[in-house]
Amino acid sequence: MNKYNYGPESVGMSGVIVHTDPGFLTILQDDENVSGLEVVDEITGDLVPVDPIPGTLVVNVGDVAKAWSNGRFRNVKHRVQCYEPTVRTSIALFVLAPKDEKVEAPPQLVDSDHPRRYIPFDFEEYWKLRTSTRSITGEALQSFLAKSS
Ligand SMILES: O=C(O)CCC(=O)C(=O)O
Ligand SMILES: [Fe+2]
Repeated sequence: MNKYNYGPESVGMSGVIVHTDPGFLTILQDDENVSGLEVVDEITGDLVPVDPIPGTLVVNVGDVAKAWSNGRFRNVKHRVQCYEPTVRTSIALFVLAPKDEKVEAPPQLVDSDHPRRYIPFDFEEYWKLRTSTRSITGEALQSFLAKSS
């Protein structure tokens, strides 16, 4: 559960700075009355507001899904921006990664046109690297790039 207590001084600032979510995916119940979520358009780099649609959930693809899908799924960069001085709440359910198995693209997603992009890795190892290097927009995945890529 995220609660943003925005005062007048917060308007125009970020409640959460640009990041990717580390896990497989995030299921987000956003505040239905207060906008603020913005995603980065991968092509233009523009920040695009994702205004809430009552009765719907937002699903974010995270870093683990990018690795697991051999690069087919894209880890979306996003942030939360303060548009107005009010309280904003959201509920995020993080689906992370297997605890006892490595993150690894299944053979069906690897072929000569799509060579394996990442070596298998433990989520915990990824998490430690991501936090210790403050690589919050997926850069830490580079450490697990397969030699041929
Ligand atoms: O509050 C939101 O809309 C998103 C929060 C978020 O990006 C996160 O918890 O990872
Ligand atoms: Fe997020």
